[in-house]
Amino acid sequence: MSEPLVSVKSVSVSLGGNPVLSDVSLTLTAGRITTLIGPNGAGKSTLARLVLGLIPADTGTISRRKGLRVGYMPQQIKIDDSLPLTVDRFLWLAASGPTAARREALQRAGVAHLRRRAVQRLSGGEMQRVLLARALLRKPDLLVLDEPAQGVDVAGQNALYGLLREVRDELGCAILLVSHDLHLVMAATDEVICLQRHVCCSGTPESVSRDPAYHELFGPGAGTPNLALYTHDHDHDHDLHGNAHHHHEGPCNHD
Ligand SMILES: Nc1ncnc2c1ncn2[C@@H]1O[C@H](COP(=O)(O)OP(=O)(O)OP(=O)(O)O)[C@@H](O)[C@H]1O
Repeated sequence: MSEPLVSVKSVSVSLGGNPVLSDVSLTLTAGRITTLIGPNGAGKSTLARLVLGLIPADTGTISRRKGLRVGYMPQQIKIDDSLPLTVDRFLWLAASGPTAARREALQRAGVAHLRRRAVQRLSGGEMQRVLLARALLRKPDLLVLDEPAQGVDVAGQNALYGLLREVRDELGCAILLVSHDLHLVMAATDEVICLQRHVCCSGTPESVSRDPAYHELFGPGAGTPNLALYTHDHDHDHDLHGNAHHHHEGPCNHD
């Protein structure tokens, strides 16, 4: 195992007087895709921001490898509609450097043809890829993506997650994904962390999808149909609703 890039240990965070994260631990390693899933308000973005060093922890420790380069794709980005802005200029504003670097990043994100287009005219899926190119420009050791597939159709989401796997394989970077839509994300993930203020369960997509705590958060049958696309073992039973039955270690504590 290589040295972790980021190690979060027993961290708690309160925002505006409310506990948002409680006793959360997480390790990010090069070449691995980790996905944070959980309902709205579960603290996913907060944990991502903590990993990025944008907010401090109240208790617990966070260590980052020295000289860690991070690329961040935020949940939303506001671009002034009144100013014409090409994709190339948009990327240059984030990281000035040679045109070739921007071309390469766009190419890797599969949108080299959009370099001279106005960002305001891009479709949702095109914009997400441009934002990915922008994050890649920094040649990150760690890529953090907050809801990267927002506003992207299912085919586009599949393509985006496929692209993330390619990026991980080519750059060998760690990827931290945030999502509340887990179906497609699961297929592109080495480790899933199911968050509801604290870590409810974590592990491979298969093990999490079988965990009662996961079903408690997402409802019966969550994740099952798409998981079947790449899961071959069947060492558990399903009931009529598609729920997996296996050893139960106790319900998720939501407080
Ligand atoms: N600056 C802040 N001040 C007070 N409360 C905040 C602040 N930022 C976030 N919160 C609260 O912290 C909780 C967690 O927010 P967070 O954005 O991390 O959740 P999330 O899991 O990413 O949710 P979503 O899926 O809706 O994006 C929410 O209840 C939110 O209202």
